[in-house]
Amino acid sequence: MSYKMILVDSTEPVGLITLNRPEALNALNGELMNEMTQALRGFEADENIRAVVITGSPKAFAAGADIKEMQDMNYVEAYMKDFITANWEEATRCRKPIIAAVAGYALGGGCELAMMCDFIIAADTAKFGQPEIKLGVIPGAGGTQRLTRFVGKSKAMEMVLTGRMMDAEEAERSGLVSRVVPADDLVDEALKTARKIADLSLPSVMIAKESVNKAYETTLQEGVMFERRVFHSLFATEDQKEGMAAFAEKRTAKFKHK
Ligand SMILES: CC(C)(O)CC(=O)SCCNC(=O)CCNC(=O)[C@H](O)C(C)(C)COP(=O)(O)OP(=O)(O)OC[C@H]1O[C@@H](n2cnc3c(N)ncnc32)[C@H](O)[C@@H]1OP(=O)(O)O
Repeated sequence: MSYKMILVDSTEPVGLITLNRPEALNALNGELMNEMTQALRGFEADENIRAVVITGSPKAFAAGADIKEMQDMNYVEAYMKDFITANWEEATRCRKPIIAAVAGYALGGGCELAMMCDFIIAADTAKFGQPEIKLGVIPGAGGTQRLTRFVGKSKAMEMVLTGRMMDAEEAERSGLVSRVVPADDLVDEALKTARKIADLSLPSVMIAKESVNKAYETTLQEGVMFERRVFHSLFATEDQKEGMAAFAEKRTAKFKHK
């Protein structure tokens, strides 16, 4: 598979996708999103890959959807294409863990893409925002919903209504990013974290991801019951036996992902 707008690399067990459209600050056009969808599907299908990192450039993770591509679109076209959702949500369909490693601008669709990943590690240069209101529209790839869940109504409302950007320190304080690292270390840190996850038992990692995501979609009682049932199911894996035996024998577990 050849890609023009992203770079795809993998050093098992981690897959790396680097958005690579520097002339437009990684603005997310249809072609780039199609390529990313293909790459994510490839990693999802590859049994040697157990975690994925998506990153951009030092200046921009992504400056949003491609404004020039959509500026002349009319309502019927947007509706008929189901514009934005059609090829934008692959990250949310992946069952393997995905880390967004964000440096520079993550605006509009860039911020939305980062929020579709399982967690965000930010460089100290990162700037997050939903500036669509300044273009006469609103976020269309989940920004009003996901940002509100991350940072709460007041901050999300201010950012969506004014287009104000949030720096990395504020993003960490508000719960949008899991941690902030020096820009020069961003990709290494994200890959190191991805490798740490990939060394764990893949079934339990995938089930943990599913369980945390359930918290967004259900009542507390149903979520807790879901967690208990999938927790029970992990006692059927060889990795549970290995993980607990390794603890008892004071050695490092060697998981087989089954
Ligand atoms: C997904 C939805 C539905 O939620 C919708 C969206 O995502 S709408 C897009 C939201 N994003 C924005 O509004 C950000 C737009 N970009 C900027 O405000 C600025 O580029 C900046 C503040 C990020 C950086 O400014 P600066 O350093 O001055 O660089 P520029 O000269 O502006 O940009 C360089 C180059 O990139 C092109 N560019 C930047 N962003 C986009 C974009 N979103 N779409 C298309 N092209 C973009 C910009 O036009 C420049 O290229 P040239 O015009 O010089 O060829």
